[in-house]
Amino acid sequence: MTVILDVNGLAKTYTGHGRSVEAVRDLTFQIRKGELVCIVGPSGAGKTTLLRCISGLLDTSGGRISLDGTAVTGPPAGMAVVFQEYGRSLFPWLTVRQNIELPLKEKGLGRSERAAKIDAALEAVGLRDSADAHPWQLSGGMQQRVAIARAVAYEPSVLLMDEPFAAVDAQTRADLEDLVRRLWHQLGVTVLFVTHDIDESVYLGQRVLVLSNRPTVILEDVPVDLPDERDQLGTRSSAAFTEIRTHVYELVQKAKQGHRPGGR
Ligand SMILES: Nc1ncnc2c1ncn2[C@@H]1O[C@H](COP(=O)(O)OP(=O)(O)OP(=O)(O)O)[C@@H](O)[C@H]1O
Repeated sequence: MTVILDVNGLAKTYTGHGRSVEAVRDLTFQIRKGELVCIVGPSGAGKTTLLRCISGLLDTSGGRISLDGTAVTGPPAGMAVVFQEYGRSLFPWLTVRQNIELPLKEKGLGRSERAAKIDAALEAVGLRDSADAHPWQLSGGMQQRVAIARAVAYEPSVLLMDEPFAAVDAQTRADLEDLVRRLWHQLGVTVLFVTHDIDESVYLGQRVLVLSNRPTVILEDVPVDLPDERDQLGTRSSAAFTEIRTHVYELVQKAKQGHRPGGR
């Protein structure tokens, strides 16, 4: 399968105010077209830094990132990002429909094409009846579904998600996880999903990249050999799931204790 996202020797050191923080060191991995890959790691490991570099929002200090063969030097056209803070990512003065429409306008799509994509995205996330509401009239989980609809309507080649469900309740979170898997199946989009929740990473992903503590490198690339059909009760209570989650849990514990691969 074609590599769509190539991160090679990525490094990022923050400098300023008389101090320097080496957040990411020599990070290398590839994501193939249509994959769903999760990233977990200890708090402060550099997960958000990594995603901000990939999305072109942050300058790197070394290495190369390319999307579809083109070097990322600023926000790439084919990428969409869903952040944790749905409240801050939607414009409160615009309706749900207008929020989803904005990036489609920037993409230069005509009115009828925009309308069709908005309707399909709202249908996919189950929010057809809320098209004309404003974000602040919706629950947190619904607002995050709007953010997801906006991202998928844009039809990105890669969808980045940075702890998107950290601020919603457990039941909504489970529903949103299933929504991501369903959309991923339906749309064939490539997804890179960052979470601090080990169970979530195993439930969602085809692979889990476990990060070391700072300065970040990949500790292990863990394949998730679970059936493609997943459900919250059956999958999570299966022996195979438990085995993988235990392995990832132990890796994250090792990462916290400062374990690094090959002395890097
Ligand atoms: N703007 C900045 N200036 C200086 N240091 C920063 C900046 N942003 C992040 N850092 C540092 O870089 C390291 C990685 O931060 P980052 O937010 O990427 O980690 P994270 O894995 O996303 O953390 P968490 O899981 O807690 O959200 C931390 O030590 C953090 O203090």
